[in-house]
Amino acid sequence: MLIAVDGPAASGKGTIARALAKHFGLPHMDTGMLYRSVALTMFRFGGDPASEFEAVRACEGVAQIDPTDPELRSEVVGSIASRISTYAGVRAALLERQRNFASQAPGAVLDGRDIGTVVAPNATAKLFVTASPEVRARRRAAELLARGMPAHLEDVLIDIRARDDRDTHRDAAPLVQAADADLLDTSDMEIDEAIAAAIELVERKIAALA
Ligand SMILES: Nc1ncnc2c1ncn2[C@@H]1O[C@H](COP(=O)(O)OP(=O)(O)O)[C@@H](O)[C@H]1O
Ligand SMILES: Nc1ccn([C@@H]2O[C@H](COP(=O)(O)OP(=O)(O)O)[C@@H](O)[C@H]2O)c(=O)n1
Repeated sequence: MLIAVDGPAASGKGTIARALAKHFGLPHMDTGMLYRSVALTMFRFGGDPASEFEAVRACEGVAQIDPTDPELRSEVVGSIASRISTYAGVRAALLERQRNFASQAPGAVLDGRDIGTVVAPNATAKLFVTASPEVRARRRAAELLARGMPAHLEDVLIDIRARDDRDTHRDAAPLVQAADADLLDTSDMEIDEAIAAAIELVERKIAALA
């Protein structure tokens, strides 16, 4: 069983994808971490995010990045990730790793921006998780503060809007709800409610396919 979870920044897609993976006993891949790993490689070694050539070269360093490195979650790295993810060459360089993960038995849960549309268009169930920009900014600011990183709500909201704009308007695999994805707006939901709603949507999809 393959579950695709897509959505904009801080919508809760990672939280939901992890909970689905636990519930259904499947491995989980946070594909945003791949783009963040490329961004961190460039940040550390001085790559220019304006250069597609340098960004594609940085994709070779992804395996060297420690996935628990707290800097991966910083806003500066997220912002570089959002820029370099617009390059078709970068997306192509990271595609095989994601497809390999998606094709393992007995299945997997992947979250990102283009899982249901590009990485795994044949997924068993697809969720498009969203929330208003203001709610997402509050969540991201709280998350950063809890991690001991500086965060000003207005700046985080500006960054979220800029990221939404880049993610939805880029030519290469833009963020868009797949035609066969279920929409889950978590703006007015607590985490537990959002997870329960996601599990119900996936179970309904499985029942419809049986
Ligand atoms: N429904 C929710 N209500 C409140 N906070 C949430 C909810 N879903 C996620 N969060 C919190 O918001 C932050 C971002 O969630 P995350 O799952 O990492 O989002 P994404 O993967 O879409 O960027 C985390 O701190 C998470 O605990
Ligand atoms: N499948 C994916 C995952 C992330 N990304 C990009 O990588 C950046 C970081 O992704 P992320 O999921 O870690 O970001 P957040 O949603 O957690 O802020 C995003 O701004 C996207 O532009 C992408 O283009 N495609």
